[in-house]
Amino acid sequence: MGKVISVANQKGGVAKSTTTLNLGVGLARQGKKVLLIDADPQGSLTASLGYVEPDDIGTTLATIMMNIINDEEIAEDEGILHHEEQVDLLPANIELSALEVTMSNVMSRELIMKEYIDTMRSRYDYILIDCMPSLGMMTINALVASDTVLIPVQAAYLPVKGLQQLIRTISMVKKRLNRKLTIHGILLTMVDFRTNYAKDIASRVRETYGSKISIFENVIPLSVKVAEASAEGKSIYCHCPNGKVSMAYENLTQEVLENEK
Ligand SMILES: Nc1ncnc2c1ncn2[C@@H]1O[C@H](COP(=O)(O)OP(=O)(O)OP(=O)(O)O)[C@@H](O)[C@H]1O
Repeated sequence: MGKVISVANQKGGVAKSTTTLNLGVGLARQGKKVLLIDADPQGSLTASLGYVEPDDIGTTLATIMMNIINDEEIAEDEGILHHEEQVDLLPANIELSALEVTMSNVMSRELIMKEYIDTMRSRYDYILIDCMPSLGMMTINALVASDTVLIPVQAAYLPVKGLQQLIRTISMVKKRLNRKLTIHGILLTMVDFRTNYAKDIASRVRETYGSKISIFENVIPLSVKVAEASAEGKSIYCHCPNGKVSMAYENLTQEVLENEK
């Protein structure tokens, strides 16, 4: 049975999509069967895999969730795009925003994504969900459907502060809706090792949360190569195979695999 990991943080721009993509492709490079789910109406994960006009895609996560709400049949592989880097993608676009509003009147609305993901678990080793930057119903759906949460945190003061709210939401979901949910770990992203500030933040996160939540040993360095890779619709391994970000995501992949043992 596949493992489901939500990549979540309500703060925008902390490298959720970048991490989902490069951890996902990293796992695929280790021979794992991987499904990436874009659960953000901005469609950044979808776009950074080269599907540059997400709003033109006909079948997305919103379509699938709407089918579940309407109790309609979902064909095998419906909406799934097969990327050349050996990962599958269920894309997202702006329709997901409209769906989130519609869902306010739906019975058991927190369980819609879980219903879909549970049917996909037997087909994949890993299912990674790129959450949107909010703690609304779509993120709750992702947390309910997941086994663990990976929390990317940009090495800066404010995002570190916002973590408490996310941790509280995860605890509530665990208590009321998904008892087996755990926090996989905090991943420090966009770390600029040239500055002492970044090092201070890293040690501060370790001091504040290290006793309660595990923090990935590997951190992701800041590099302009990341934006270049997503503009090309490729993973960092393809765009800059010997660069520091590529190595960092490869090491993170190993750490995630080690955690399974
Ligand atoms: N290690 C890095 N070094 C430099 N830039 C990075 C790095 N990781 C991500 N970025 C850039 O930061 C921006 C935000 O990244 P990304 O889209 O992955 O974040 P996000 O948390 O998914 O954003 P949102 O909350 O808007 O969905 C992008 O422009 C991306 O190219």
